[in-house]
Amino acid sequence: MARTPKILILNGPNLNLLGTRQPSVYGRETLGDVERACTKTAETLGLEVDFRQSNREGELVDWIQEARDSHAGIVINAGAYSHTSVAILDALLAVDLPVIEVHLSNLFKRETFRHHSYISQAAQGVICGLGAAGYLYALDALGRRLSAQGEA
Ligand SMILES: O=C(O)[C@]1(O)C[C@H](CCCOc2ccccc2)[C@@H](O)[C@H](O)C1
Repeated sequence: MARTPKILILNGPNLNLLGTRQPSVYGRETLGDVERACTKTAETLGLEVDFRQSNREGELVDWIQEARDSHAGIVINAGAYSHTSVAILDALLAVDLPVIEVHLSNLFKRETFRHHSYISQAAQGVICGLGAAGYLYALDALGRRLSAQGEA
């Protein structure tokens, strides 16, 4: 029996504060709400989710490296590290898994320093400005890709 493909969903710094501050920018859903929605959507797609958050760049790098042999794809909202971290980019490039980058806010309506993401160079696609739904669209995109490859 083929195992259910597992998708690693990574959240970077301060996303643990989601729903508590800046609702006009990031919405009112908590990270727990996002996780529950991802789990529910993954079930309909024949996927499992492994949903994590860290404020530490090195922990995110470790999790990406460890996913190489255990996960079928990565959805990542690296938070502010999106705009600074070559280390996370290098880890994503090294594991050779399909990656979808997600941002809750529309980066291009915000400060210019948010308009560039290092992560995008490792991503098949980037979803931003659609709030928590962006995570669900990312799961759908990975599910479609894995189905096309006969892996889901
Ligand atoms: O729009 C996104 O998802 C971001 O990745 C969120 C990051 C910020 C995550 C912090 O989220 C908070 C949520 C509530 C209260 C404070 C921060 C920001 O640095 C990126 O430029 C865009």
